[in-house]
Order: sequence, then C-alpha cells, then structure tokens
Amino acid sequence: MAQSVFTIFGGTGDLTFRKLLPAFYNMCIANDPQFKCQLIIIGRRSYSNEQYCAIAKNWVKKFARLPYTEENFTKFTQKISYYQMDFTDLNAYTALNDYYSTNNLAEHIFYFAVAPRFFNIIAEGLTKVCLACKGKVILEKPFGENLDSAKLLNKNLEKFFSPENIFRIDHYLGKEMVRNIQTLRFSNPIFSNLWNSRYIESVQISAPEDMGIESRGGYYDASGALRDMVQNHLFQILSIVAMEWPEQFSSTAMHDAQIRILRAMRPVKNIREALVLGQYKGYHQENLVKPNSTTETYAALRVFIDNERWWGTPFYIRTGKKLNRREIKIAIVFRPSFLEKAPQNILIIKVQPSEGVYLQFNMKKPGDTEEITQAKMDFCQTSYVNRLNTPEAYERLIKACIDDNKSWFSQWDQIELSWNFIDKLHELYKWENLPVFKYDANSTGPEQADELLQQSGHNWID
Ligand SMILES: NC(=O)C1=CN([C@@H]2O[C@H](COP(=O)(O)OP(=O)(O)OC[C@H]3O[C@@H](n4cnc5c(N)ncnc54)[C@H](OP(=O)(O)O)[C@@H]3O)[C@@H](O)[C@H]2O)C=CC1
Ligand SMILES: O=C1O[C@H](COP(=O)(O)O)[C@@H](O)[C@H](O)[C@H]1O
Repeated sequence: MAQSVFTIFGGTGDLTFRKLLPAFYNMCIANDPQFKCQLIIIGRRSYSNEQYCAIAKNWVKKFARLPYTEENFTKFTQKISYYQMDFTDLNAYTALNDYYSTNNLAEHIFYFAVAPRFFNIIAEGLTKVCLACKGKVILEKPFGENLDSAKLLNKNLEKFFSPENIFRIDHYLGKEMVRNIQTLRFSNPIFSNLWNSRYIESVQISAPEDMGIESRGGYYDASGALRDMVQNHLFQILSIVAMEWPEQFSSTAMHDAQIRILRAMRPVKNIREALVLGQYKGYHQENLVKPNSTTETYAALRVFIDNERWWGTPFYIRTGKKLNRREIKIAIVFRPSFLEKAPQNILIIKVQPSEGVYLQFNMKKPGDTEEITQAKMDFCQTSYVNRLNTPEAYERLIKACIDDNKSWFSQWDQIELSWNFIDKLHELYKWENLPVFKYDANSTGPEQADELLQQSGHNWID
C-alpha cells in the first residue's frame, strides 16, 4: 500500500497534540504493515523538527493508548516533519508545493485541524498545490459556524475537492460504545421491544468535562458549547439512540435512519422550557477570551422527536467545561412501575472514560422483609488489557479515510439539519434576552439546568 502523506493544518493546536499525534503514534508503532504514513505538521511558530518533537513527546506520553518507549517514539519522530507557515498567507502555498515536489510527496490527505473559519482560506491556498485537488481532505467539526457559513463552505470545498474525497470527521462516531448502541438496541429484544415512549420516560445524554478551555480560547470563544459539542457529537448520538431499525447495518441505511430523526426534531417554540446556557466563573480570565464574552461553556437542552416511537418522551442533553467530572453516558430512564415504591429502571450506556452498560432494576431486600432494593448490574468492557486492543476513535477514522470508507463520517444533510436546529436555539435565546448563567468550577453546572427537567418532574441521572 502506498504511503499516505498527511498534512496537518493546526499542528500546534490542542486537537493535534491531545488526539491526533497520540493516534498516529499508536498506528505507527502497532506494526501494521498496511499502515504507512508521513506527517507534515503545519504551524506558524518557529520550531525545528527536534523542538516540535520534544513538545509532542509529553503529549504522546500522556495520551497514547499504547505504551510509550523512547525507541518507539524515535521511530515515530522519523515520520514527522515540522513545516513553518502562516496558512492564511496565500503566497506561502507555492513554497509548500515546492516542498512537496522536492521531497517527492504525493498521495495527500489534508487534515484541517483548525477552527472552521479557516477552512476556506486553506482550501483556496491549496489551489496552488498541484496535486492537492486529487487528494483527500479531513475536516474537523464543527463544519462551519452556522447554517449559512456551512452551506457556503460546502459549496466552496466541493469546487476544489471532489465530494468523494471530503471526509467530515466526528470522532464521537469512532468511539467504541457509540458504535455499540445499535447492536445493543437491535440485537437484544429485551431492549428493542421497550425502546419507545410507551416504556421510556426520558433519554439523557450527558457529556460533562472537567477541563476548562485551556489554550483554545481563540477557537472556543467564537464557538461555545452548542456549536462545539451539541450540533455535532451529541446530535449524532441522539439520532443513533432514537433511529428506527436501519434494515441493515449498511452506512446508507443507517444514515437515512439518522436523518429521519433529525428531521423529526420538534422546532422549539418556548425557549425557556428548552435551553439553559451557562458560563464557568473565571472564563473571562482565560487567554484569548473577549472581555465580557457571553459565549456559553455549558448547555442543557430538552428536545422532542415528533414521531410515533418517541411521542412525548423528552431527550435531554447536557455538556459543559470545568464541571466536576469527565464522562459521556446515555441514560435510558424507564417509566415507573405500578408499585409506587419501586424505583425506576435505568439503563446506562457508558461511553467514557469506562466503557460498558449499567442496568438498575428492583429486587426484594434479602431477609424477612418485602422491602424493595435496587440491583445494579454493571458490565464494564474496559479493562486495562482490553483497552490496549481497542483502537481509539481517531485511529479508526483515519484508517477509514485511507481506505475510502465513509460509513462513520458525518454527511452533509446531517450537518445541515443540525445547524438549522442549533441556529434557531441561539436566535431564540438571544431574542428573549435570556441570561448565560454563571456556575462554579468543579460543580454540576448551573442549577437552572436542574429546573429544566424538574418542570416535567424529571431529574438528571448522575
Ligand atoms: N481539542 C479537541 O479536543 C478537539 C478539537 N476539535 C476541533 O479541532 C479544531 C481545532 O481545535 P483545537 O486544536 O482545539 O484549537 P486550538 O485553538 O488549540 O488550535 C488551533 C490551531 O490553529 C493554528 N493557527 C491559527 N491561525 C493560524 C495561522 N494563521 N497559521 C498557522 N496556524 C494557525 C494555531 O496555531 P498557534 O498555536 O500558533 O496559535 C493552532 O495550532 C476545532 O474545529 C475543534 O472543534 C475536534 C475534536 C476534538
Ligand atoms: O470535539 C471536541 O471534543 C472534545 C471532547 O472529546 P473527548 O473525546 O475527549 O470526549 C472537547 O473537549 C472539545 O471541546 C471539542 O472541540
């Protein structure tokens, strides 16, 4: 197999250090003869290769799935070339093209690991790179900053890259337990028969993070939690949890099933009952954040899906920065039993940090009593040994791109529908002049997010 040349724009950014380099390290040292790559890292800072690799080393040590060894890291650094350039300078691309020719680099995969406002300019610059239009491009989420910019971006990118070479990545679609949702749902009649509003009271998708925005103020302050997490990752999860049986596990069938859910999302009328935004205290002191910024670092929302299966069952979504924990989980809360004292059954799909499934049901307390107690069955599929063998999301998706497999990449119509929904939420929130509530770092977020559920007699499952 030919060697793929990955050019990573945004090579000094958080995504590259935290996720991409550790993923490439894993793939490079995994001894897969099929995997051959070269990494051209684009950054505007003045680093030698050695300096760049010395910084990368600490990130790889901390985040790579496979064990760090000096020998392996040295092997990995042989694949890395740091290339200094300001990617907004259109003249700089001629020199980049010369660099590719001198070093005989073809089979390009361009990775746009940058804020979406830079996608256009990089694509324009690449028109000066002879082989670029034959290459593939991986675009990070969010694709655009709103519906209008996403449409324009789509049009412009398709002028340059052919549609089959455009890979819109959403790394949540590479996560093991997100991939598992459909198997869990459809291959288990004990779940599939109950997977509807008759039996399910609410669905809760939670993705709290303990980190703040770290060094990403430049990107994050223009984005916020709804654009950064909900429009893409969490709506993808919602549509997989809610979709109908896709008839086959083919990518087109699944994509169509997801699209039907996004179309059925009920437009919000009363924003006060649907959305709570928050911002952690101290956010204004973060680097590159505008003074008085009202960007939300927390979002909680309630969504309804207007179809027969989900009529009347709310889907709650919450995510935020600087909260008291980092996890992703999907809680399916079943309707109460006719026995008043029996707590509700709950099924939790644990996506991270541990992967597994948790089921809560009722038993008789042992002994001479009729009291009810909860049985908590916790299946954990992450053990240390297993983790070493589970390809991480980015590894999977990067390999899929090399193989031209688009099954688990976002499609344009999904992006369009979810932007449409998110834009309206933003507009309504602004129109009603609703506050962005302050919350303490290390907390569960603003208390107004609890009230969002309490209005329907529900509570977040923690
Ligand atoms: N961080 C994460 O965990 C994830 C991020 N993403 C997505 O990845 C994208 C980037 O995010 P993230 O890495 O966090 O953002 P950062 O702000 O950390 O990184 C942005 C990068 O762009 C570079 N850059 C900006 N302007 C220029 C320029 N003119 N010339 C050259 N380089 C430039 C920055 O360089 P410099 O260092 O010099 O400022 C930096 O390397 C976003 O779309 C985000 O949604 C997706 C999944 C996960
Ligand atoms: O896309 C993004 O994802 C990360 C969270 O990813 P995870 O795999 O660690 O759950 C988030 O921190 C970042 O803000 C966002 O851009």
